[in-house]
Amino acid sequence: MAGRLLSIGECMVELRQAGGDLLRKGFAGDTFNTAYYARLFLPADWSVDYFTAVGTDPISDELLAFAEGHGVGTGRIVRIEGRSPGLYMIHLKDGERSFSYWRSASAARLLARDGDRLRAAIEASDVIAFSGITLAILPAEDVETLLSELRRAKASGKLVAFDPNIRPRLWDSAERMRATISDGARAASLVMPGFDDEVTHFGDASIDATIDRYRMLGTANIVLKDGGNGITLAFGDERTHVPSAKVETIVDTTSAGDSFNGAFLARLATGADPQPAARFAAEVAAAVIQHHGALVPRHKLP
Ligand SMILES: O=C(O)C(=O)C[C@H](O)[C@H](O)CO
Repeated sequence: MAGRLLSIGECMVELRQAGGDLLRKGFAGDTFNTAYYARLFLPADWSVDYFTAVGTDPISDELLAFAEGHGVGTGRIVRIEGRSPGLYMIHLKDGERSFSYWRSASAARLLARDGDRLRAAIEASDVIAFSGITLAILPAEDVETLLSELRRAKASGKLVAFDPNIRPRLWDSAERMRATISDGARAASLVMPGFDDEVTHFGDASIDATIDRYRMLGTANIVLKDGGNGITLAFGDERTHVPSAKVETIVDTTSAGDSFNGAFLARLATGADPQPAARFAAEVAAAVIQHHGALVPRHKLP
């Protein structure tokens, strides 16, 4: 059955090392990466749209062309005169990535300013994805605009998927970060956290503790990603474990969680059970981390 997926957040210009002093330019951002991978694995009768704000400058034009070139719709994207996309650089150390950001005045920070536009995009969609980064970049009043629309979507039975994707540097206080991430989970019907982050920032003592905490917030379904240790699925009353897929050499972990999310949502939205969907998504994520950058071409994936 045909459907529409909407992913909401920030896509940035991505810079990564290309040998010597050279940097290679790309475009990426957690929710954009999720849209990219969802598009790769959804059937053609599904549409995938990205919701963000960009500027009216040439790099914003390039960003839109890049998204369209990968089948990600840009018709809902807001354009804001005088702003530009944010920028980030990937640093690699033994395959593990860290990021530098130049994004504090990015256009995407204004993505939820126009509540009517946001509502129209959400109402037109069946599956909506957002993340803790989406929430982190918004002014407080716009967080509420976004979350109230997502709560409406959840109440109407849509699949609202939230990856907490915790980035402490994007928040001015740890307390506000935890409170807003929890509000994000309340607005979602599916939460897809990374266990490491949850231990570090919420102090969870075990997988069960993380699942119980999100359950208490009213999230029916949880997909807890724990890197090489696999995935725990909590759907309804059932908790099951799916092993991670085999990886020869980790090259760059950027987008491991995002690619998992995109592939998982693509399968779940088209009727797969959570277990096979997670098994497939784990294979995709395993392939992604054996290549550089956030967006790995289709022919290098399962
Ligand atoms: O930090 C962000 O906002 C990013 O989205 C950067 C990366 O693309 C993303 O986090 C990879 O998971």
